[in-house]
Amino acid sequence: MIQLDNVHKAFGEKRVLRGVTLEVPRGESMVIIGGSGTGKSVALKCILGLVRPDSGTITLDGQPVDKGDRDDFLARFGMLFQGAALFDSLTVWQNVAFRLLRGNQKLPKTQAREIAIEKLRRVGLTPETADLYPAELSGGMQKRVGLARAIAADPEVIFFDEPTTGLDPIMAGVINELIREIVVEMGATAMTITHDMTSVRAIADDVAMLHDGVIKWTGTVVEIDSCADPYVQQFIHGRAEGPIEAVR
Ligand SMILES: Nc1ncnc2c1ncn2[C@@H]1O[C@H](COP(=O)(O)OP(=O)(O)OP(=O)(O)O)[C@@H](O)[C@H]1O
Repeated sequence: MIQLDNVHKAFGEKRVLRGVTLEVPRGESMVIIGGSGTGKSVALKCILGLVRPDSGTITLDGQPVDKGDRDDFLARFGMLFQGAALFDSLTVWQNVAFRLLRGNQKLPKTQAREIAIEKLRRVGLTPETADLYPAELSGGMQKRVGLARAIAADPEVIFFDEPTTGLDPIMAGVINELIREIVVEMGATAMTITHDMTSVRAIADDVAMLHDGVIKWTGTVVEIDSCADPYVQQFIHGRAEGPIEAVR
């Protein structure tokens, strides 16, 4: 379980997180929604220990995230970044196997390649893709490679940062479905940040709405349509009018 308790983070005068409290039970898929610049990425970075909160606590299975060995800690996470973020100079399989070829649990090259090919297959790519370079792939294929890389080391927790940005609606739907299937079959805990309500409905068990530095609402994905919270209502219907200011 991931637990954030009263987490604060400011950058200079800008108070981004102002007391974020959130629980993500093990094996659940939590999607965080909220407008641009509300601090969704900062919250994920705090969990990963890439940004240090000013106050509050964050634990993974009861252990503070800023204690213990960094390599061992990060080995428990998989991440799919916006735009896939592949390394241009590495082949597809080397991208997928990136973590397997480094760190405390480094594997021999042949074994890492075999795992990479198996993960590529899982995301719908053939073994022939393995020796191509990212620039030779379409955006949708690159996203699949990013997903294969995120799951390569069988992580306990997977973070998805805007997983469908830049994809057409059909490809976005395919990636959403793939994410959902993989998270369920791995039994992984997933945290996703997105603006895309189609992703929310496809991926989430639970949804949390971040606004003004706090979690304004949290509930199950089934509850979201009937929830009366004006922030959630404005967000899910994409209305310019409402408590969330459209000018930022
Ligand atoms: N390292 C940093 N230094 C200074 N300001 C930062 C830093 N990281 C984030 N911020 C600021 O914190 C705010 C929240 O940023 P964040 O990237 O978390 O937003 P977000 O909710 O993920 O937005 P988006 O949906 O647009 O990606 C922004 O105003 C951003 O400029």
